[in-house]
Amino acid sequence: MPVILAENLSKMYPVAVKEPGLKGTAVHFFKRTYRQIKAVQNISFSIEPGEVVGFLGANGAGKTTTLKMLTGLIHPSAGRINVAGHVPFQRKFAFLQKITLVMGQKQQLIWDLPALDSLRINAAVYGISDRDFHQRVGELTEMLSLHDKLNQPVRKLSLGERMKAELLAALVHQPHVLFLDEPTLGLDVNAQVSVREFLREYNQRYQATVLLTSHYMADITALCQRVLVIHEGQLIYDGSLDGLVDRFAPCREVNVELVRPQPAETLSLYGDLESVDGTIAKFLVPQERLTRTVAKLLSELEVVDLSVTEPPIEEVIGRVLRSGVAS
Ligand SMILES: Nc1ncnc2c1ncn2[C@@H]1O[C@H](COP(=O)(O)OP(=O)(O)OP(=O)(O)O)[C@@H](O)[C@H]1O
Repeated sequence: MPVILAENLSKMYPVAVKEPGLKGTAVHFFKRTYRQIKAVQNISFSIEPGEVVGFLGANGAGKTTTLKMLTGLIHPSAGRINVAGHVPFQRKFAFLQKITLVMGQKQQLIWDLPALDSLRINAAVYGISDRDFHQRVGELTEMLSLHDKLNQPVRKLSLGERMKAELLAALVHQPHVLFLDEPTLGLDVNAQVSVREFLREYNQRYQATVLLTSHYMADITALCQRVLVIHEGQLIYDGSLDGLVDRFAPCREVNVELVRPQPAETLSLYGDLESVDGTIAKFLVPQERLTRTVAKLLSELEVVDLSVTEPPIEEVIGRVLRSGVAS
């Protein structure tokens, strides 16, 4: 049974339209007109317990709006949502105990206090006993390598340490469903890796379900087997990362090193010739013709070396996000 279910979910934001100038301001004051921004349009998906799903989309595609609807911060304009057996917008305590939302660009820890004080506030809000609090904070501190850091004022922590402390604060009530909006935003490579490793371990240890947005593809490739891609409010892909490459990048790159150089016209007979540099040629070959093309190259030309590469996932996703090419 899915732990996150969204059916025909939409969100429109009314935005007041104002003409420029004094006259526009006066008209706007007495008679407001609105236009509707379709931030999310009729999207449906379901996520099973324990899945880690990447939620991808360009700036303004509708990711944060969707996460806000799934966590009950805003009401959908249309559609149905069920998360962990609850309707999010009702914001029942039993629902809030099961979920967490971490936004990389927002912080919940109090700047001038040690993180531990903020954690104690969270424990009181969620009604966590002293015993559970110490046990959970101890375990998470260990997993996040945050020893000694929780007693320092938050403002004295590095960005990476602060993000880890934010995660700790968001997880102290042991939620089953994690909504993570850019959890590695602005972190250096090492801090990104340790947050990623922590999330992987947390998912495995507690079978938590994770829906994660990130502009760092390494987060997605390291953590998610499945991705949802949203473009201009519409869901254009729901499936595996490998499937995304197959669907949106149907060609493979074939690199050949020949014994002696060949004219470009001869090489073009084997596929789309991307480049030739002396004895080294690069072709783009549709996947369905790959085996035949490689066999032909090996039998008809004198080949020193041949390799086939998939386009990098970052490149494929970048292309999908820019163009929103649907299947
Ligand atoms: N409160 C709001 N009022 C009006 N329009 C909004 C509001 N919040 C978001 N939008 C608009 O809705 C669309 C989707 O925004 P959203 O923040 O969900 O995108 P996003 O995919 O999270 O983008 P980013 O990666 O830049 O955070 C955008 O066009 C945005 O300008």
